[in-house]
Amino acid sequence: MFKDCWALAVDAQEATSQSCQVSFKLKKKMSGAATGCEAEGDRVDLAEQSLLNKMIRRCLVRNRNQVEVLQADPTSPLYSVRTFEELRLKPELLKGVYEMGFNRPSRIQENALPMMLAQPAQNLIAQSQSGTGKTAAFSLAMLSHVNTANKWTQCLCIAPTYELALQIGQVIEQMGKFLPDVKLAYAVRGNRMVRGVKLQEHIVIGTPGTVLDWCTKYKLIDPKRITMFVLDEADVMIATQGHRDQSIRIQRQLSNECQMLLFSATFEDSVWTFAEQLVPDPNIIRLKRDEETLDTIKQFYVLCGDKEEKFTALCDLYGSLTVAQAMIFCHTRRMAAWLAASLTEEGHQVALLSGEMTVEQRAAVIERFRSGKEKVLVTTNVCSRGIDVEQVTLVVNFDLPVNMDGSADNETYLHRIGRTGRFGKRGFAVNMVDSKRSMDIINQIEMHFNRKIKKLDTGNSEEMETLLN
Ligand SMILES: Nc1ncnc2c1ncn2[C@@H]1O[C@H](COP(=O)(O)OP(=O)(O)OP(=O)(O)O)[C@@H](O)[C@H]1O
Repeated sequence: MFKDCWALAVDAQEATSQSCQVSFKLKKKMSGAATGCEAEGDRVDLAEQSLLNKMIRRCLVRNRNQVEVLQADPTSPLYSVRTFEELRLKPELLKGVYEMGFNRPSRIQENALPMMLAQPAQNLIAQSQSGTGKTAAFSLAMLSHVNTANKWTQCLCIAPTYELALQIGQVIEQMGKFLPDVKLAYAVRGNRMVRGVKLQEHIVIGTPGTVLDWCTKYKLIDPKRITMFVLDEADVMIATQGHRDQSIRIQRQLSNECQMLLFSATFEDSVWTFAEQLVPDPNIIRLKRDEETLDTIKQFYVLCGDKEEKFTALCDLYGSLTVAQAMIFCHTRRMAAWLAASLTEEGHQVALLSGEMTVEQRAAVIERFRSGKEKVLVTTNVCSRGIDVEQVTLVVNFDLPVNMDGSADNETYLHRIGRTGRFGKRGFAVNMVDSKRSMDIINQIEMHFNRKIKKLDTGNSEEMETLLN
């Protein structure tokens, strides 16, 4: 049954992937921070992923974990708030917060907001997963901080890309709806200003390169008059070429009294080193992400010879399971396109998501899938994270997730199959094994998570019946 064709197939696909390269060029260019770990497969661009998550998110990501707080001065009292009223905000700002439908502070906001609004000012490094309310928190802090009587820039916020900067601006505009005197400017590419004329906008949001130009070359902002500096998405920032140095150069021009706030969704050592360079004497707030659990997911593997056999197995599987919706993961765009076309020919309603699409196109595909317009979503790694579709009962790894060195990519496996079995429901994960190498990967995954992955014979309907129900 085994033919060691997996690696050859990927090589062959990539060698003939001219069409993919053309569409790469067509794609709207974003200053991206690709992880680079999917050299042969579809690339995950951190900034795009973050933007996509924001676009498809409908509400706050609730987190059950305790917030961990490390204070710069451990003897000072630690405040946390349960309501927005306790923060004594300007009434117009409070009105804006409530208009956004925020009834009470999120987990991270409970501790972060009092710290950000404290007098004298305190520095903060905050880490919590995407969607837990960081942007809303620092937007509120900036709006609260501004003194509209002063006609100069007081708050400076930097984000990794133009699109992410605009997203932050939208939150500020929405939250500051009842504060018409607070003015906002975007330091992003294409926004041309008159050299040497100081801005009167109180808040400037932008990307590091343009912000640096506005401070140094064009002298539109006096960095010494900035009293609140926010750096968002530090993890994405340092993965983007040049942004680390530019951020540090901006920070060096600020006064010692300026309040520094840094946010990140993840906190590897590299982010930590960067954060410490930028934020002196920080308070630190961390919220661990809720662990994805495999407990509600039944895991299987199916032995196949080649992609056609995998396809047949998939169709058999789909025929014998009552599947609400399914997500199928492929390694390359080319494989995903082939599979989507083959499934469509078989009469399935299929959505295809892959890296050559713009973020807007991807968001639209995910919305359609969520609303049930298509029952099957075929995708590459570009969307293995962040999508919550309650009705997904089956996840298929048409190609197994692998690292550059060919070993099992356990983290991606967890994220992929974590798309099913959510919200307390039962889910199935099926892995297609087409080589000795992919069997090794299954064994590695089994060992890593200490969970049995059972063999499934999709040709045996009786066995399938017993195992799957
Ligand atoms: N206190 C709150 N109550 C209800 N909803 C909230 C609250 N704070 C934020 N939200 C909403 O939750 C979602 C996520 O918030 P936000 O964008 O601030 O999170 P984030 O941690 O900055 O995410 P990311 O890292 O992706 O930027 C948004 O839709 C936002 O409007």
